[in-house]
Amino acid sequence: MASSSPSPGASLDEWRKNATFDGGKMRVILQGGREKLSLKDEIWQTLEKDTLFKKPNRQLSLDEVRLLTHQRWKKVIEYGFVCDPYAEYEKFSALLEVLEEFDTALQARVTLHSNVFMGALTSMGTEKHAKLIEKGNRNEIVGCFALTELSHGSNTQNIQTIASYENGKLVFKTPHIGAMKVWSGNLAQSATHAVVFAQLNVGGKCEGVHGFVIQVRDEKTHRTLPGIRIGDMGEKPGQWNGVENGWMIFENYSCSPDALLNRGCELTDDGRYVHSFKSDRDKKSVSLGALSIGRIGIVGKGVNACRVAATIGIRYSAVRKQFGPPNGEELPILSYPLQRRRLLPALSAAISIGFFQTKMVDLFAQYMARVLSGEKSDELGELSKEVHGLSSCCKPRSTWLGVNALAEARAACGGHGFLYISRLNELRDTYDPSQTFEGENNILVQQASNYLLSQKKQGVLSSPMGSTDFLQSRPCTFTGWKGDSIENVISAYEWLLHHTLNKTEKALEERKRRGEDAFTARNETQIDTAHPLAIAYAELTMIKWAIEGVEEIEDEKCRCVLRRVIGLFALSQLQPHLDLLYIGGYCSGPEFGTRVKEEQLSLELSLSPECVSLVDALAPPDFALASALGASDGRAYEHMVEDFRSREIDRAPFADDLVRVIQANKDKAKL
Ligand SMILES: Cc1cc2nc3c(=O)[nH]c(=O)nc-3n(C[C@H](O)[C@H](O)[C@H](O)COP(=O)(O)OP(=O)(O)OC[C@H]3O[C@@H](n4cnc5c(N)ncnc54)[C@H](O)[C@@H]3O)c2cc1C
Repeated sequence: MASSSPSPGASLDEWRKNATFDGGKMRVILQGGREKLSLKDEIWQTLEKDTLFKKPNRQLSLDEVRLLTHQRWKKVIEYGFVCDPYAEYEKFSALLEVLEEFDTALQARVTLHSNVFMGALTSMGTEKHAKLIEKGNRNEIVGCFALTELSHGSNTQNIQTIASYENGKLVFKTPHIGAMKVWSGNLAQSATHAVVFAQLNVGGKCEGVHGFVIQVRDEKTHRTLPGIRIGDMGEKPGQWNGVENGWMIFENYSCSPDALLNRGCELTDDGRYVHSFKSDRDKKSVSLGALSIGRIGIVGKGVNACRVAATIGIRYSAVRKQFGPPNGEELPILSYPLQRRRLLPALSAAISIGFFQTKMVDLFAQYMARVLSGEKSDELGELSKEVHGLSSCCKPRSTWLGVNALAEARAACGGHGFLYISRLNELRDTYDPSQTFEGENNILVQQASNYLLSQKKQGVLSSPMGSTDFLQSRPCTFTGWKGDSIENVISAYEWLLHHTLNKTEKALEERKRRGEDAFTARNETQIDTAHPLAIAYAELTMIKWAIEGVEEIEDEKCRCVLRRVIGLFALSQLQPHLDLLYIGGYCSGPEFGTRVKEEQLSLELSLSPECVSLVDALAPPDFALASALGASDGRAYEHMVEDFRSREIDRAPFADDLVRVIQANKDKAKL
């Protein structure tokens, strides 16, 4: 086979010629603006030149991958891309995006320290912890976050680790195996410090869950300190072997009371516990409020999962040909409506949730600045509730979409999608636990519906970020398709939100009237009403914020395509709610359901000539994507063959034994 023979697949460049917009302008828009894009490109170029960042084409052993992640982490710090994550926030967020797209394990290695550990320290600590914060910012310590225990994950208030204030010291104990800390990322091998959550015990009284910062390893010898046992959680799928998830047991580990993260509370020298929390709820929001930071970041993981699923799936489907009209040429599989249905919704989700996420991160940064300045206004209290409610449903929605998009893209790429060098299964496994950490998705969703129920009950019909303003609208049933798809979808969602909110409220009241306790009533009303309520709240906010972001775009051609992309996202999200819209009486007869389906199909068709150029604008560079099927040159077959040829086999290493077995079998048959 001559190496210069034409590629058997279709050409990606032919697809690119069909786009109606300028690819360079679109890339600037979808990568977060000119400044951010040039920061990202600068980091990409540095990493691409460094052989340490070349992707291996095989699965590494646990030890190999840990060492590689450690070396890459060290190199990222040496390059000095960012000196102060807080002062250089734009740069830091560009770095995190690049690392996320390059290797989730490396990104986790950085964020578990910089965002999760440092975020908890900064938001729950006081001036007592200022020196440690400085050390953390300079990477003189390595931090981890230890909340989850063997027998308690979602139910954080019932964790069992005990921190007792005894004779001027804090003493940590793991009373039984169920209380051992588990899953803490960075802990198993690297961490010198940990933010640990435990039940604070003072003078025999339990004061509830509090956060503490403790040293776990000696800074010079790196050995675990007396009273602490640490180990590894073992092998994990996807890129997670690069993350040192660890366990920790306390055997009367003793340290200074300054370990208490004492925002709002204090341990006095005479052995008492004092606090200024107004309520238990207030105490919880300080101790676990830090978790909202992580959740908003994890919305971005869902976005990235959709991005890579769309990139690999669409590029491969654009070049892969199967079947064709009678006597005609074989067609690229992307020409088939069924194939587009499997891939274009993921592209629309990557772009739409990306716009939503940009706005959410900006608003959250403003919120955090106000919290850290010590503001205590009622409006900030409302904002805090809204950040919590919205992040609690958007993190689940985004990560569910991302993981499903990768699974669908893998199958949409057929058998070759299953190859390691397609990377789709590895990426699916990599994003899989984003559905679980920083709050298991199904549990989080309940917090979003609780927030909406409580706002309605208190008659609070608007919110600082505007996400609950739908409560002011009068829900109208469908009277005919008007204007563009997005307007129709938004009207349907607003009706659906009122409907599910009222239904949940009534169902709860009815159950309580029948004598059910609040806990049981809440659980029993999840499936039919509270869960869809929270999901619809996430989706409507994503659609509204995405379209707002698109309307601000100056370039008309880009804006026009992106409106269609958001339209497709809106319609594809609404489709699964058609049953509730019909059952609840929003619409009757075929018009509404038929239009939703027809509009989605027509948008998928109209976006088909645009989609290759859209993924070009979203995709990371080839060396980071490292997918034979998803490379930007569209030479999927050549990349696969290059890998296959590197594995050419003349004779198996066990050939001698195999020959002997075959001969023995022949001899037996002769007998
Ligand atoms: C890769 C990875 C990294 C992690 N990193 C960290 C870390 O750095 N630090 C840390 O502290 N933790 C970490 N975690 C732990 C993570 O935060 C927990 O796994 C998560 O909070 C869920 O807790 P759980 O696993 O105990 O699940 P459980 O709480 O036991 O839930 C199990 C299942 O039961 C369901 N369920 C439970 N209660 C209800 C209910 N009332 N109604 C309906 N369904 C219910 C849940 O939806 C879930 O599907 C990590 C986990 C993973 C997988």
